Amino acid sequence: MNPITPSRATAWWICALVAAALYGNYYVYDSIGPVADALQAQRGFSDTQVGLLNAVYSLPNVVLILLGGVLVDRFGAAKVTLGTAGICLLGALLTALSPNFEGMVAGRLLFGIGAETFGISTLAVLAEYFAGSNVAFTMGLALSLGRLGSYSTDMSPTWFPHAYAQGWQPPLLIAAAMAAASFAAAAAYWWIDRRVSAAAKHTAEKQAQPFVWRDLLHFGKAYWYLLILCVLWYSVILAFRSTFSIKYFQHVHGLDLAAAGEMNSYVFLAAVFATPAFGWLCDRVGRYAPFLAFGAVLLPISLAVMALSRSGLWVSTALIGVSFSLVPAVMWPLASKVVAPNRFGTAIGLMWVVQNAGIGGANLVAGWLNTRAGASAQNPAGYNDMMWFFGICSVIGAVFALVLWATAGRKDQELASRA
Ligand SMILES: NCCCC[C@H](N)C(=O)NCC(=O)O
Repeated sequence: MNPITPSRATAWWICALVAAALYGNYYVYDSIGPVADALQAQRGFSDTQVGLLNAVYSLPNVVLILLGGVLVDRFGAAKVTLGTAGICLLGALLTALSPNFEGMVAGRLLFGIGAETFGISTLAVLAEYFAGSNVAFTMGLALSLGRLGSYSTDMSPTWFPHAYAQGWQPPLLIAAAMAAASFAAAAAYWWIDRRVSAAAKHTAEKQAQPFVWRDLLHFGKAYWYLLILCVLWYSVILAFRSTFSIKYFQHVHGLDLAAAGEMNSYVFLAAVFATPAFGWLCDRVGRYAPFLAFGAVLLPISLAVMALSRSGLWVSTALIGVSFSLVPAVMWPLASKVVAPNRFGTAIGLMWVVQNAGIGGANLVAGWLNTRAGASAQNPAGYNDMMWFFGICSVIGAVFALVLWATAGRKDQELASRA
């Protein structure tokens, strides 16, 4: 990725547009959870089918993310951001307008194909425009706006009660409108980038970075521990919080849809402010692995509190909120410390490949467990198997975070890697 040197104002405009585009993209990603109950009641979808609507987002990316990274290097972040935002818009429209389940699956598949490469290209945009200064801060800010999108989806039953009162489709049309806004922000960014690139042509010729297959798996132990944590932690947090938690709160904890969405949304709301703040804190104290381990350990604790106590939703929501803010704030900077800078893109691409397999698999397994146990408002105990599954995954993830801290994340090792 070649650094670009536009005016500071232009760079901050680019950051704002990329963050706005991420807002719309994350809104659409989370739009299935709030309509899960309605899809079951009005269209007769099973939990397995609801799980599949989010699983198909992840499944193609098990291979496509690597290709996406290569496309970013070859064609530049601006073109890929615009192209993938367009694919996301088509996917969101297809999901909202499809008369049958297969059409909705095709829509979510298309959205997933666009969205993950869109995620890598937005990181690449910020790396280009903020190389050397503020790169972590701007990535944290962009991620924050993404979280705000997720928060907005969960709040949408409260903000748009009339849409939800009309059934499953109007909320998904609102999601498609968010995808259109995301596309508009990406187009504005692409237009500014064209002007900047034209002005800087003589100094910043973009060079395609060759993809070297034999380097793909050559990483140290610390990287692999981080990858395992990434897979397990994101699988639990995204399959649970983005697919099943709202239904779970409704059926097991007796909340109505608006209250369940609101409860879920606080996790995302906390992350809007806390993610950049935690990133800033880690940078200031120069420690990463202990914070990562702390955040990872909080996840199984919060799931246990949620499953074992009928009145502990606030406590578990607060704990999951800290975990959800802390782990992403530390994971990506720590990844940049445990791999060589010129292999960072490959490292993230590989992590996201396996992460997508994990998230897709976790959605399918959790949906299958619920369907098998007949989980419902009448049978809240039917959710127990799903909670055991998420609990075990999160414990294994936390163990790897602790091992990473013990083996490669001690103070002297992290200080050495700063030098
Ligand atoms: N849009 C929600 C899924 C994001 C998955 C993506 N691979 C990722 O890990 N992004 C970083 C994050 O913390 O959202």
